[in-house]
Amino acid sequence: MTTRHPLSATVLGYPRIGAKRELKRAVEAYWAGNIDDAGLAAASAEVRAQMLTDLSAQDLTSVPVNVFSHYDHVLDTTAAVGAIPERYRNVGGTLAQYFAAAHGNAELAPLELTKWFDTNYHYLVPELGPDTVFSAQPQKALQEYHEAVERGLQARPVLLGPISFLLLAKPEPGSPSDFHPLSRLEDLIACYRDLLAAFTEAGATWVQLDEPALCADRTEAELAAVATAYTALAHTEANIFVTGGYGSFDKALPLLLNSGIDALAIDAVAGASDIDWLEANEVPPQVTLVAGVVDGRNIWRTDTVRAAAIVDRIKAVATTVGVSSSCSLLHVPVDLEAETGLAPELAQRLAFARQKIREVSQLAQPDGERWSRGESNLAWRNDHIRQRLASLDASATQRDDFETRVKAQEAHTPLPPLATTSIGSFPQTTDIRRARAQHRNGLMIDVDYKSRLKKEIASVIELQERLDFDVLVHGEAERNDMVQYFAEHLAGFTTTEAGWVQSYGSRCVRPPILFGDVSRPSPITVDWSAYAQSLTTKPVKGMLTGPVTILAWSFVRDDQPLSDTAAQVALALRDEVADLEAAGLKVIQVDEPALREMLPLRQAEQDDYRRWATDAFRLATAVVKPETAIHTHLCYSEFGEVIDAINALDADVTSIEASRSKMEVLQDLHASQFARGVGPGVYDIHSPRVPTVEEIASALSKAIAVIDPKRLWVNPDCGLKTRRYKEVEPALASLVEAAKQVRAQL
Ligand SMILES: CN1c2c(nc(N)[nH]c2=O)NC[C@@H]1CNc1ccc(C(=O)N[C@@H](CCC(=O)N[C@@H](CCC(=O)N[C@@H](CCC(=O)O)C(=O)O)C(=O)O)C(=O)O)cc1
Ligand SMILES: N[C@@H](CCS)C(=O)O
Ligand SMILES: [Zn+2]
Repeated sequence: MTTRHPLSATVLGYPRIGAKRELKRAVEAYWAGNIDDAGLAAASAEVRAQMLTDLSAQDLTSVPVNVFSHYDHVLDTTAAVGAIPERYRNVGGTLAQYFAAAHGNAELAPLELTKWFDTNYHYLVPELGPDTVFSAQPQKALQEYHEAVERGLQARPVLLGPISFLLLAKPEPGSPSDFHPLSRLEDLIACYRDLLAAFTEAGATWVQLDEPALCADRTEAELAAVATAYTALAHTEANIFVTGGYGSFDKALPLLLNSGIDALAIDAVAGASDIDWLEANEVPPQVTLVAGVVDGRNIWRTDTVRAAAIVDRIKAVATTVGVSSSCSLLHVPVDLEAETGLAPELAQRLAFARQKIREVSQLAQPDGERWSRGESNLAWRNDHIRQRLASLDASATQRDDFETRVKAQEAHTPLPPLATTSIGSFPQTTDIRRARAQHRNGLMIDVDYKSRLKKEIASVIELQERLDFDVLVHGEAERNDMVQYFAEHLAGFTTTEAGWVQSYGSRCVRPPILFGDVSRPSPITVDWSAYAQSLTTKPVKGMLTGPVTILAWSFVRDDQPLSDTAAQVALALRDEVADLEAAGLKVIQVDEPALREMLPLRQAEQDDYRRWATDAFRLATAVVKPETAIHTHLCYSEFGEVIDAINALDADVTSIEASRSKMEVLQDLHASQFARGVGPGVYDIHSPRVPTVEEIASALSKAIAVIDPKRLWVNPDCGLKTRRYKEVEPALASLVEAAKQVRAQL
């Protein structure tokens, strides 16, 4: 029998929250004090055991380990290099320190949470300073390694690679202004060498180092660091396997190939241009290439006829070739078999993580089963929608000029300067979630569920009136999720029962599946918003999720350009916007928190994206009269990076996260001469801390120094769905009181 290369058939990572969110429940129970350390350890061990069972079910030649995580794999690498910040070190043992850094506690804010490349996953940002001491902590990785070896598996520990670790880190507070984490490369490499030595001593022959940061444009200095790091690590006993997973390596490709590493994964789905480069250049014979042909970011069944042809192209340029997923399977749900409600003709075109392992295994066998997707399914086409879109002209995306709108809106909906509002959702209480679960399971009839939701809306309106908000929201109690809810009501989408994917920590989402042409069979939110408006004389904001965010947080068909799909979603939302206006809503917010997330990692692709993304938003919103105000909301603070796109949305008011970044966004607003309404968030909803009137007033005083108070809105950073009323009520009271105080001084 011939021995197969350990990377002949593998996946780069695996979902770790548990097929039924077992880890979420265990971690949340642990935080609530309902289970102890032993209880959490037992639940975690079960999740890891199931991961290994899945990974060993097919004929993979090696499996990734250290891919389980109690919260986040970037934080796991921070812990593995001994760099958990000093301030968390005296809260208890290693697990207590880990959770303090991840989740915070009454005294300590957690590490900053931010987007993982162009995905809906969020990682905890490492904080490094000139004096951070690195020390190898291989225990977690070794435990997982031994668990796999005990099952007879060929296991390879996985770490975030040193370059990505440093590029994702930020300077710790108090660092010199010219300090850059990359300057710590040499010390970090020494620590990685210690980690690798611990792995090889335990018997591991291969180590996987993930370098997703190399899938974005990098400076010459950063590229030079790649060569330095991997030349050093290649001279260790371990066989080094480097992955990217979020696009092409581009300029980093020759540097990695020639650094002396042993294997490199090519993202053949999002980074196919690397294959063209490989065909035109020399691949060192000692480097194994692993063809990432099974999409780790989407759920379509792999066309294995086409994938095998790509593997053959790579085989033509490299001596040894393996097959894998394009990136970790972290971004897809665990098991398609758990979905009993999907239409069979759709289900047979899908693959979740367990099915993707099988695809890899089949592709790695010369005589493995092959399947061809054929032509896209015409049954899912809607010619009426296509004709409607084709008949639109430029006026469909064009409103009157901003000044005209402002005048019309001031007359139609008079508001004070520093108008107060919130972002949309109010706390999703256990009671509401339970009612929804009962309704879904047939244990609560429609009429009772609707009256429960109406009661919630009435209570949210009553609270905002009592707190004296200027523009009210209905609270979004009827929504399980801001994307899934719309997908459940739009044709062309389907949703899953158990297709959970980790978004951050214990928080999960079930991304809907956009499989066909999209349309809106009937109004979605109009009754709820109109009901809320009927309860108050103050303006209520209609509340929708925008087309870009709906695409970003769904699994989207890949048989036509994203821009075409975005236009279809936008057209459906346009009808909803028009109906909200007709129902008497004078303010309509269309959220686009994923506008920045969808921005391609490579600059060369960004202009095209900005054009179609902002066109889609304007197609959805430009249907209203000048007197109707269009608001949008973006929950990240890198305002400067997408300022052109935000301008191109042509919204009347934009609310944006600002409090965690200490209102730094104001500099960008000032520098860009942003001329529209803007609400820099003054209450950090990610923290249970209740802000004081003084601190909000001080943030507002800073804001009015650069923004005309008539254009300044006062709002939290984001929706309140993950918070509890006991924090939200006093925080919102502070917010309104602070606005009143600053307003009085104008
Ligand atoms: C704003 N964010 C969002 C992102 N992506 C989205 N798709 N949605 C977002 O809002 N990305 C960026 C940010 C931050 N990300 C998140 C992601 C997820 C959450 C969150 O709170 N998730 C919830 C699940 C939400 C949900 O689907 N709720 C359903 C099901 C609730 C449930 O678990 N029900 C129980 C039964 C209830 C009971 O008996 O008590 C069950 O089914 O077993 C619903 O409400 O119906 C999470 O818990 O992870 C926040 C921010
Ligand atoms: N309207 C949504 C936006 C979240 S980004 C909410 O308030 O939850
Ligand atoms: Zn938000």
